[in-house]
Amino acid sequence: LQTTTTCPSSPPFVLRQEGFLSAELPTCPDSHPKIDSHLKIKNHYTPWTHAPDCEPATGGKDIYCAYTNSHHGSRGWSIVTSPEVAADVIGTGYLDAHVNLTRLAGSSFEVVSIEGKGKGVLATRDIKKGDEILLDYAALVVDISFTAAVPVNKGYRLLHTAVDRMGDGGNGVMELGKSNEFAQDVVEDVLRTNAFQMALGGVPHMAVYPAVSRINHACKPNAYIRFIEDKLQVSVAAAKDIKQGEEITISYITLGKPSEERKKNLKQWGFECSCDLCTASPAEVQASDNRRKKIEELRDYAIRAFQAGKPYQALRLTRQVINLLASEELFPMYSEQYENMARIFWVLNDMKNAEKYARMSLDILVEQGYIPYVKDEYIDVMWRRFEQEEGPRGERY
Ligand SMILES: C[S@@+](CC[C@H](N)C(=O)[O-])C[C@H]1O[C@@H](n2cnc3c(N)ncnc32)[C@H](O)[C@@H]1O
Repeated sequence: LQTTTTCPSSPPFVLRQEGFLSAELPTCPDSHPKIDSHLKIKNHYTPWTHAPDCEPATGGKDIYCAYTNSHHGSRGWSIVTSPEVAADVIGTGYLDAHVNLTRLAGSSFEVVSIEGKGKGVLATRDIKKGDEILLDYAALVVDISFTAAVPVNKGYRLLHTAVDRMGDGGNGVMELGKSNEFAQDVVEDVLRTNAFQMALGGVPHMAVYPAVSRINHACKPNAYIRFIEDKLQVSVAAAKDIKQGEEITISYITLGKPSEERKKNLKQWGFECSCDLCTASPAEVQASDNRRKKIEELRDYAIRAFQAGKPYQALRLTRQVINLLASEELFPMYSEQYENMARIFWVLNDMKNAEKYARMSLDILVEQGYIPYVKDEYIDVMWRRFEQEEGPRGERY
């Protein structure tokens, strides 16, 4: 998250607590606004609805606090993080961000029980590729380093404070699936079962989005998540046309890996995958694994051919990668390959094709929500990058 340019990072909590803060410092979003106990102003923790509850990390250098705004959206929101990150969050105006409850409630899906997977999400109408299925906002966000930095029992206490203080008493979070065998506390279990990793103020955090948390994983998912970081929201969009009654699925792990690697990665989520691909016949799983391994191999060959001054061979290999990605329905991975095609045509001074593939690569980023639309300026940026990395265009061939 970006703070505004006029506002430096929040000074350390301890300085503000002890009144060392110089009056000359510019006024900035403050994670502990007017916290001095002698200031008996109603709501003096604004924008938080409760006094931040803090625990020092082992060693006493860092501090982590539970910050809550119990009025945000329908269920409130709590974050367990450092005062610096909390100040950044205020700086972005996240708490002012409008939470569109109609989109949140959604009319395209319902939560139902799914055999062997607990609950899951079904489409209640036909959904077109690229359409938004739901929009959700974070309910509980926790700094990843907090869990190791703060003594275990104090950490659990802070997590429970964060949940209890939410607008709905934490119900929306606590009723989520809990199936992690390593968790020793119920809130920890909710986090381990449901949280996605994201960056807040440049610092890794876990975030629980209660509606998205009901969506099960599939290794060939029909939907994907778009993080809208400066609003702490996520949107789920259809990766392909989805029929009414079909289960909506996303991938919890890096797309495109063969079955053994997927199994290993999903172990961290604490479950054995029973998606359509993982429960397909051994022959189908093997065929898919072969294609996925071939994709990785050909990607490497294409890069090496390009680096060895064989652009036409690199083109052929990249086309094969794209065909295999299509067989495995791994459309989000097209973007990188289209960019490689653009680069090869650019080096060959075939600007018509270079631009065609550059636009196709950016179109995928638009579909995935990374950029709002394709601007000519993005294409120019791509050319400048190629020039820096490859030298002047068209000189080599
Ligand atoms: C984020 S939650 C998804 C919603 C969850 N099924 C529920 O009942 O709330 C993740 C948990 O759902 C289950 N799950 C998700 N995808 C699965 C899959 N492909 N196969 C088996 N279980 C799955 C696992 O128990 C996993 O820990």
